[in-house]
Amino acid sequence: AQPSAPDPIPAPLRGLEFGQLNFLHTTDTHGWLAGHLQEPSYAADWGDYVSFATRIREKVEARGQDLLVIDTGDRVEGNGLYDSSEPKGVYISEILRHQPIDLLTSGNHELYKQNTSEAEFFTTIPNFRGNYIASNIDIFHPGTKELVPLAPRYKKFTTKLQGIRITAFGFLFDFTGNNNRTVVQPVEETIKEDWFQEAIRDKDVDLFLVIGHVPVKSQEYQAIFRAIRSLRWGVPIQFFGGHLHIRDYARYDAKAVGLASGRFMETIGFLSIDGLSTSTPVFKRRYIDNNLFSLRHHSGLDEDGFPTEQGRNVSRLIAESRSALHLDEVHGCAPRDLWMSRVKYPSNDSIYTWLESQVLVDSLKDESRGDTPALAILNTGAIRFDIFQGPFTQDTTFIVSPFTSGFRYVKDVPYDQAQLIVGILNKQPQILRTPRYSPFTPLAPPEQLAYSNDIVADLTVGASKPQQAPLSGQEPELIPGYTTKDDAGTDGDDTVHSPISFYRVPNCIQALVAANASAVPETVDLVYIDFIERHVALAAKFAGLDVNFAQESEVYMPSMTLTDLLLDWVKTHWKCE
Ligand SMILES: Nc1ccn([C@@H]2O[C@H](COP(=O)(O)O)[C@@H](O)[C@H]2O)c(=O)n1
Repeated sequence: AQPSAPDPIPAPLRGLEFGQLNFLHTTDTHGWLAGHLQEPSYAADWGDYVSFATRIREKVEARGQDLLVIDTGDRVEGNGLYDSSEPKGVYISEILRHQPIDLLTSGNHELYKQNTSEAEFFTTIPNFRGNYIASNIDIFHPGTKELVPLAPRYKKFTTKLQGIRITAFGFLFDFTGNNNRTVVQPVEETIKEDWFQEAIRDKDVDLFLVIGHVPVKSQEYQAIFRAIRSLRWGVPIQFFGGHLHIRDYARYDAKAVGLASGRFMETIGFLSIDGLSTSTPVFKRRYIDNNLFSLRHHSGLDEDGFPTEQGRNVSRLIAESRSALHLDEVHGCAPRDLWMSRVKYPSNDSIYTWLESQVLVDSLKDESRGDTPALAILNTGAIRFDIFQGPFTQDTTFIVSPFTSGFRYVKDVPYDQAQLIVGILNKQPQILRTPRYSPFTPLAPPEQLAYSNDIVADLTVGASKPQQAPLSGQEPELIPGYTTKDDAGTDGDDTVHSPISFYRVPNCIQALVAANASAVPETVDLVYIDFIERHVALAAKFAGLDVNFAQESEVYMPSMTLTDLLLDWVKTHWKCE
């Protein structure tokens, strides 16, 4: 772990049940390779994961079993270690490559920007040569300008010890927000292609392995499941997915399951399969909290025995990278916790209420517009993480707001029509739900798509005894954390926690920024974060506004991003005592 990481807190644990074939899975790590430096439950780093994978490999191989390490994308954007370097990602790609990953694929974040997808093509794919698969992504080769597969479409291989014959695919969900130097083919079209049809007709296969940046409960994975199962009714299919930032497990039939392993290096997913060639293979899953108490426990090793030399070196490399990027530099001190979804919106402790009522109101102002009032609209997905009471560092800045989006505006919009826009963005299900092939990216944080209702934690559970027998032999008081419910029940998390509430938030929030806050303006500058221009333009049409956004919008506060705006506000208002 990193030198400043908090010590893990002992908690009741459920063990790993190894099988003939075992997997470790990460997804949506978004640059959090240093771990969570303000949360003991998730404070292990990528170096610890390198040690852990080695120790688990030693353990299973000693039994004659196999281990595969999987990553399903969105490795980029979301943490100072990725976003604060110039160019972005140079430290991350060097750190990532020290983990031997057997199969990996791309997420949507690797494709938002041309330079990110080209870094993937020129750096990450060569770093993991032969293990990176991209079943439905093409890229215009930056040299030849030809459209070529981002990486091989699929991979057929046999496992090291048992020679299990595996055909693996690597998909991205039907993403439409990619840069125009890349092409994402909808999954439903890809699976009609000859290469895929031939691959699933191959009889010499013991397991189909579908890894992807795709929710495990999705139309895309259902389509792949149906395509394989319609031809190969007896062959087990193992899916690994992600994108919604949640822990999840899907059971498609008795021989096909899928695992999603959370987000931000909070979770290391574990899955085992036993009886692969029988009519009733047994699948076991575990969501491991990424901290040293859990990792050492599952390895069966103590503080001295657990780390490998390679793991220690990677932790050191992360520390050096963080230091080179000045990620511990303190810009201010947050007076209290501000939550994305743990509290109701609006409320005093909601990060969105804080943004609306303080940050935007105090700081959003384009000098060239004088005192013209502005109605500002922000999508809630632009904010990526909670703010904890205490130091607000260079790292926190990018953890909360990693994107490079700035602001645009349309002038002289009648206030009564401008006001309707947020309501439309928040109510219209066709915008909210992004049906298949819709050109619209969801606006809220991804985990909001996974739940349709608030989940209000029963706080009396925290004080009661855990239902599953703890394996650690102790019964310490439960600490708040994941209490996952999935297709296999409620015993998936390795750590027995007390629950945390989850509240729904709207797609967008808005703030009226005016010198005279009590007067109702006749017209306003309609200001919005540029990422949502297509959504705002459509909602404006519904609101009866006749505006051509491509021609009539302009940059608001030139060269100011949301990230800069937040940071300036913190520096001014949250002085450390
Ligand atoms: N420039 C961006 C990029 C993304 N978002 C928001 O993030 C959501 C996607 O997050 P995943 O980690 O699930 O891919 C997207 O739907 C937007 O809400 C953004 O605001 N700005």
